[in-house]
Amino acid sequence: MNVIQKIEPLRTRLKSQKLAGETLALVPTMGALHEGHLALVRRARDVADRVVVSIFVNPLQFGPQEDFARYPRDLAHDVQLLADLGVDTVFAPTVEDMYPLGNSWTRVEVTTMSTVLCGRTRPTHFAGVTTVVSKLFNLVQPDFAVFGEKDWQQLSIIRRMVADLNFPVTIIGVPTVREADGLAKSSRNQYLSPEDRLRAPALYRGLQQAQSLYQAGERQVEALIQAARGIMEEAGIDPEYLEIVDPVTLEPMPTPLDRPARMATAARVGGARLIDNIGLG
Ligand SMILES: Nc1ncnc2c1ncn2[C@@H]1O[C@H](COP(=O)(O)OP(=O)(O)OP(=O)(O)O)[C@@H](O)[C@H]1O
Ligand SMILES: CC(C)(CO)[C@@H](O)C(=O)[O-]
Ligand code: BAL
Repeated sequence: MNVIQKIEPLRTRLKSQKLAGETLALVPTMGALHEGHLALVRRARDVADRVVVSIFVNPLQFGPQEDFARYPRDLAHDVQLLADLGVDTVFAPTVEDMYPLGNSWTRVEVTTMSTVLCGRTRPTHFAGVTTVVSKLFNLVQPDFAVFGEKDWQQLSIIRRMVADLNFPVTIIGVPTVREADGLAKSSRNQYLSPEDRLRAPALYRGLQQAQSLYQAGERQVEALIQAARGIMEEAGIDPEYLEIVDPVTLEPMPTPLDRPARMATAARVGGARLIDNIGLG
């Protein structure tokens, strides 16, 4: 496995693989890898001949008061995990490699979908994500790119960007990998105190409660939201948002629900801001 920091050697290596007719899958990450990321890598390995994993904590997607500085970083450990999984290339650039001095901060933004849900409290976040993912697509030129459903809004926005800008890449979504008690695996779970770690699974329990009601026939949006909120509030969690949206456009769903939808939430639990979502129908 090659670990590459600089753009030119990355391009040289991938070009020779492309010339040999090999297909390539990209798994973009911010490192501090866990089983969620590894599920994406396994999926990438299943669909393509070669797998590139990028590890880059992208400053452009963090707000000024957010956790860029303290975001967990452990490249040596990440590299070891990926070597065991048969990854070909790890691309781990520095901030200066990706955003060199003199650049004009050119941005890629999927406008409407970036201002809803998480976009309300993270107004510059998704433009940061779509800009860096566009750069990674241009650098790696993958046939496939794999993202987690845990970040449902991110996945939907990237699908929209690829369609709108005609990127020649197939986007693959992978279901959320969870802890035994249901909490979605996330690098930011490290920020939870032992007490908060015990409360955090209520986020998913709330979503599951709404899903059970849906499966029993409930179609009123407000009833489904109240059911989920009740479970979260019992655990002392006050969600930043809890909404039922169209799974593709992220627009609010009319009540009663007449087609499949996604329930999405974000909440601050102690020192961590957690997100989760579930399918309805
Ligand atoms: N539990 C999970 N199951 C499936 N995919 C996941 C999971 N956690 C993260 N991913 C996916 O891994 C990719 C990289 O995510 P990232 O490096 O931000 O990890 P993270 O654990 O989500 O970290 P964060 O704490 O920043 O949310 C994204 O496509 C994300 O959706
Ligand atoms: C897609 C991504 C790697 C872009 O920085 C990031 O938003 C993430 O880890 O989900
Ligand atoms: N996986 C989401 C990246 C972020 O919150 O910045």
